[in-house]
Amino acid sequence: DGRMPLTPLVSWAQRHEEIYLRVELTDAQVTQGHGAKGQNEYEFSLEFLLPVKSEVSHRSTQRHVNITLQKEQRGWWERLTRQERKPVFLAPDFDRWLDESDAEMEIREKEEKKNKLKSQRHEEKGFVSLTTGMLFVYNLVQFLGFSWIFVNMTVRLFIFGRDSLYDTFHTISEVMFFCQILAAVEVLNAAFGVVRTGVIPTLIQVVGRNFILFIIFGSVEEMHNQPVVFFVFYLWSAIEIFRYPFYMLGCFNTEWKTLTWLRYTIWIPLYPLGVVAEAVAVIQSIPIFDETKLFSIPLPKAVGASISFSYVLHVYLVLMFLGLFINFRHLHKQRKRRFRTKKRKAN
Ligand SMILES: CCCCCCCCCCCCC[C@@H](O)CC(=O)SCCNC(=O)CCNC(=O)[C@H](O)C(C)(C)COP(=O)(O)OP(=O)(O)OC[C@H]1O[C@@H](n2cnc3c(N)ncnc32)[C@H](O)[C@@H]1OP(=O)(O)O
Repeated sequence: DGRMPLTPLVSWAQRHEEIYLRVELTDAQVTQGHGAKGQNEYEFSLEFLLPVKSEVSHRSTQRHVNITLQKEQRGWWERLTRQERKPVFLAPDFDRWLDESDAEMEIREKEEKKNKLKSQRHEEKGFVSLTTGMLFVYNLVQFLGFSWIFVNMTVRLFIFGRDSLYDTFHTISEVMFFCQILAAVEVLNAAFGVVRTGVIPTLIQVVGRNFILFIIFGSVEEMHNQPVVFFVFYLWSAIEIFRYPFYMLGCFNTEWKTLTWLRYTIWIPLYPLGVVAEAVAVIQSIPIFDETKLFSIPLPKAVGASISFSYVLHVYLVLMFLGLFINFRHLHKQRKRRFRTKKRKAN
């Protein structure tokens, strides 16, 4: 309409690396906007004191246009424009205004914040890697222990045949004691959320095995030479030589598909077989506990007798099959979760 463009009010502030300009225009559209003199075309030009980079970022709000420019060289400018006299449309932006020392303080604060955050992340990372490292060592020790048990039993079976079934306890029990005491760590891992698993299934597994190992086998000498010891130990170690290396790889976020498949599949026949072997051991030990009165609970003298530990064993037999049911369901869930996520990842 032939009208001359008007000059908007511009306020400015600086930091060591940036220049901020705030143009007082409401509802600005490119160069058009509603300024102090209403809807018009506005323009302004400034000759900066020192060079700035060509990339400019701007953001329009309902009341202003905010422009940010990057100084070519980091530093503090004594004024914005080349000419000493300040243009009339230019004023300091008091909302953002800082003098040089305040700006330096701001930088220092920002850096301190950044460093704090960095060291926090570092500490967290350090903690995670320490936990992973400890888990890895734990799994490695268990893997070595159970591999030794499995290989030793297999070699002895080949060399001595059926005879090897009768002295399993004497040759293997010490390493088995060590591995199974150490397995209590798994309950702690589950309880403190170190690994993604439930406490109950882990507790059932660890308490169940240690009951057989220390009470049924360990405390009854007559059980030491029973072939059932061979079957129980063989079944326990057969799963662990796959489970622990699977966890070891997991500590490095890697996997070997065959190993994953074995870890989540061979428990299907081994778990019920293991529970059956353990049940056989419990049943075999019942007459021995009755005879020796070991762990029997004494009753008051007036009643005269004592309650045989075999009653506890009868209850335990029921608990075993309850435990089998809970853990079978848990392992089935873990298997489905593992293979479902993998399939989804592959898609
Ligand atoms: C309350 C007390 C009551 C007592 C009652 C007694 C009842 C007695 C019942 C006794 C039955 C026991 C019979 C048993 O002794 C017989 C046998 O063992 S026979 C041999 C076959 N056995 C098996 O196959 C079982 C082996 N054991 C297990 O699988 C575990 O112990 C079990 C707790 C059962 C299941 O393991 P979990 O829940 O941990 O499943 P996942 O392997 O899928 O792991 C889940 C995620 O956690 C990560 N994880 C777990 N452990 C570790 C580790 N040590 N290091 C690193 N990472 C670990 C794993 O990678 C999974 O993570 P993600 O999902 O991210 O991959």
